[in-house]
Amino acid sequence: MDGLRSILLNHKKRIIFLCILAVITAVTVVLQAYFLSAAVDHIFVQGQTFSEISWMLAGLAIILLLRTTFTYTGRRTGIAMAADVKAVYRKSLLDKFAGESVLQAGQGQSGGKISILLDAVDEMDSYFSEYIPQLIQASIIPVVILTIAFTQHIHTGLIMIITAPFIPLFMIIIGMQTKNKSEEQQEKLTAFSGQFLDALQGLTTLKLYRRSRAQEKAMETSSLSFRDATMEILKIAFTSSFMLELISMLSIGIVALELAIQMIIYEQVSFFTAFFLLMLAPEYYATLKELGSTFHSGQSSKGAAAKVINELAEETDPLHWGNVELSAGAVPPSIQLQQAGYHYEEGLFSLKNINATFPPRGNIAIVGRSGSGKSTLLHLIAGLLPLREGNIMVNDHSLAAYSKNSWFSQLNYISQHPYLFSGTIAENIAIGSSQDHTRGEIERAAEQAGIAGVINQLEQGYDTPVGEAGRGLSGGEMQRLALARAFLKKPSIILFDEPTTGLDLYTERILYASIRQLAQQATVITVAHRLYTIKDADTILFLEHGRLLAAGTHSELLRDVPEYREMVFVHDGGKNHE
Ligand SMILES: Nc1ncnc2c1ncn2[C@@H]1O[C@H](COP(=O)(O)OP(=O)(O)OP(=O)(O)O)[C@@H](O)[C@H]1O
Repeated sequence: MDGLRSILLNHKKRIIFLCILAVITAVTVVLQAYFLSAAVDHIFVQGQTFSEISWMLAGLAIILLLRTTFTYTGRRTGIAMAADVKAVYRKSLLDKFAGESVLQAGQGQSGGKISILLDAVDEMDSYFSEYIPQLIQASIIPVVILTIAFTQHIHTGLIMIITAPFIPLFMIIIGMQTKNKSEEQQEKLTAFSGQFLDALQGLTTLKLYRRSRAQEKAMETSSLSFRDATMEILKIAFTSSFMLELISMLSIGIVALELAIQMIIYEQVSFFTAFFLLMLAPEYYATLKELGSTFHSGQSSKGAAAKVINELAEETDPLHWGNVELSAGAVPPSIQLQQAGYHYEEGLFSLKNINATFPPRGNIAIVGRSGSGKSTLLHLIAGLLPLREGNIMVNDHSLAAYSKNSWFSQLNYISQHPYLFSGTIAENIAIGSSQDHTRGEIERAAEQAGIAGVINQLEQGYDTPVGEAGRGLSGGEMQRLALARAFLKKPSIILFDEPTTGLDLYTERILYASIRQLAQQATVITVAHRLYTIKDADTILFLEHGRLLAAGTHSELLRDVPEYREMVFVHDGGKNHE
């Protein structure tokens, strides 16, 4: 069973409702044709006056009203079904993207993911809002009309039954082609979106490396290829509607010709019957023809649905969480790494056998050469990467036993490049905390993080739009803004990836002082690059090629570990620190 059909099973009630509506609509179609042909027959053939047939006209008006209402209700039901399906799939995709580890989140093109989340899910709409309601109508209305036609005049019934299969047959041939083409078009749109977003994000780099022309060319090729795929689909769409129109017009013509011959030459059919059947014939073909058109968009939807379902089915390495609540006590939790290990790809870099204890309110520095695994270890402690070996104990439970929300509500992770969300500075500071905060509290946090002075100089102060909505901030300012988030949130664990890039002495001092202040209430684990931070730590974990080479205070490591001595020596331009 394909993905879309299995989704339909979750909407059984709506499907049954659509079936009932189709039966009622079929009855209104027949009654409408009956009242109209009876009225024409009574006026023009039997010579009655309008007042004599007023009941027929009233009946016709009521039927028309009912038919419109049922058609509208059917459409609404289809649209509601499509909206529900889209909401479910958007949520599943968002949950999948949100549940991914930092490793998976960084894989694949962001633009491609956005395109699946927005465009492909939207494209699924027409299958539920148009195709399915029309398929139900086309399975019921033509059968009712055909039955009436057979009871009235057997030849008309036969013509209808013989000509009808041409429409679905043609529809299936075209539909097959559309599905493949539509999948191709979706692929191209995803590729194009991805390339576009990559180019936007890396515009400065592209310019610096004089790659903008080459990138422009690649985007042009990608966009043209998407255009060609779209044109192919349109070509099929136009040809198919032309052919469907032609088949139904020819079929109605044959019905009309046969009725005219029977009525005028053989005088076997009354005017009323001929007119009644002639009213029903276009309804019969129109329902099938409509199905043909919606079949086309239904197939496009299938192409998009395949993309969404494939994305959801893609193997992930999820982060596991449990139900234990980590309560925000007065004392931060103690953290223990027990033989912790991780590898990105089999056979390449691995972090192995890391044993360490981080006591509450401890100030821990992780140091090591570039590529030794410092950030990887920080991501593991943060719960952003799944542990492959060993355990991370937080108080009495393993990290994976805690609920995701309670863990992250206690944690603040200040990365090297904190992200500025589109919004005001005040909103960006408050984003880390789940509670509502007054402007006073936000300003106090900004002061503690040493960024209040910068904000107060801005024309709009705390209401200055930043991120995609406005101006940017320097690296040091962003770090201080991230610290303000921490001061406001008051977490019990702070993970800090110290900037490797040179900060001015003033900013460096502020960062240092802020972290010390935060450390009075929280356990602070810092990936340290500065001697200042390293010397100040209670414990230093010294990593080398993914192994914990040594742990201790600065003076202990200087005394006992030659590799550490060498690193500090190189770091500080050859000065002696003993
Ligand atoms: N997403 C990834 N996929 C595969 N390998 C990765 C990935 N991220 C990091 N690595 C590899 O893992 C190793 C450790 O990387 P990590 O970022 O933890 O080092 P680090 O000590 O923090 O380095 P730096 O000080 O330069 O930031 C490196 O060899 C790196 O190439």
